[in-house]
Amino acid sequence: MLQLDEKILNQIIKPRPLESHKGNFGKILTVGGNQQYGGAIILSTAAAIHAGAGLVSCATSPQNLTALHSIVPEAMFIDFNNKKAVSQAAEKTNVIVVGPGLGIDIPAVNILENILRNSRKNQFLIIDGSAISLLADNQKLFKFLKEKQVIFTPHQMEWQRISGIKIADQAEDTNKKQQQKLHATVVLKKYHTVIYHLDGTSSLLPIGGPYMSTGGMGDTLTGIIAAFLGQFHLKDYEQVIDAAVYCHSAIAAELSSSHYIVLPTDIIGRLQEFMAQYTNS
Ligand SMILES: NC(=O)C1=CN([C@@H]2O[C@H](COP(=O)(O)OP(=O)(O)OC[C@H]3O[C@@H](n4cnc5c(N)ncnc54)[C@H](OP(=O)(O)O)[C@@H]3O)[C@@H](O)[C@H]2O)[C@@H](O)CC1
Ligand SMILES: Nc1ncnc2c1ncn2[C@@H]1O[C@H](COP(=O)(O)OP(=O)(O)O)[C@@H](O)[C@H]1O
Ligand SMILES: [Mg+2]
Repeated sequence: MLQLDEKILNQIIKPRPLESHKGNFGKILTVGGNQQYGGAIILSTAAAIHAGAGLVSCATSPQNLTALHSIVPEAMFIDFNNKKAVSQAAEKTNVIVVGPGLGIDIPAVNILENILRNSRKNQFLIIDGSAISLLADNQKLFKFLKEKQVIFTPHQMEWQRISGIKIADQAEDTNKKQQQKLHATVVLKKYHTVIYHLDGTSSLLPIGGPYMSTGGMGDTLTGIIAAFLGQFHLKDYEQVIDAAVYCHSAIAAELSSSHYIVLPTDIIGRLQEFMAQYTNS
């Protein structure tokens, strides 16, 4: 297993070409945030914007509109109940994040199905939180993932739900077997996160710690992964995912020297300065 270190950031984060515009740095659609969990999709959206995504639209409950715009006016809003608007937005984006705070009720299943139906092969589909739990309970939805570039970002219980492997039995070989069956990249989040790649290799994240154990921390990671995939165009895109995962925890580790706990919003607020350190190579 490859042990990630700071080199991954030097490899992936590059200065921007002078002749460029917002359309070159990723069109992202984030989908989630019901009445109860609006914060989750706002964190994902804000993280994507602060990590450099060119254009970000957020499909969420209309109840989150004012909060979303007061936190990130850079984000565009779509009512996630408007099926046509959501499917049109899904077709136009490079990267879709679905699941943070989506919930697991019937409307949530319908929103997820609409997104999966309307996503395309050349897009990246980051499936997190509630969307993982929903897929585990609605196996018929898996057919929409065939031949797509899917990235699952489960915590250990979500991985148990989707893989069938109990947390106590989640060892490298067993995890890899199930991940390969899914034909997707799996970012298994925990103390020392492991990223299982499509080609059977895996990367270990040796940094990060319990100062990151705050609700919304994984939601924030989805936005960083989306922004990295949207703007750093490498054929081997799984290295880009490794870099995003490393960046998230590296910022937290750095802040933890002066903060007892690190909040998701602290990480979001530090992203721009942190990434600037890696643009000289
Ligand atoms: N501000 C917001 O809007 C926020 C909204 N959020 C959104 O809420 C939705 C539900 O997501 P969720 O993760 O909160 O709940 P769920 O999927 O039921 O998992 C929790 C269960 O799994 C267990 N567990 C075992 N191992 C674990 C591990 N390593 N990491 C974590 N849990 C572990 C755990 O065990 P216990 O805590 O009881 O020991 C518990 O029984 C989702 O859409 C998410 O995006 C949140 O992000 C919070 C901030
Ligand atoms: N003790 C820990 N050590 C290292 N990383 C942690 C620890 N606790 C939480 N994290 C990180 O925080 C994030 C939690 O993700 P998740 O459980 O999905 O949060 P949420 O759904 O509340 O946003 C993951 O990136 C995980 O690796
Ligand atoms: Mg989560």
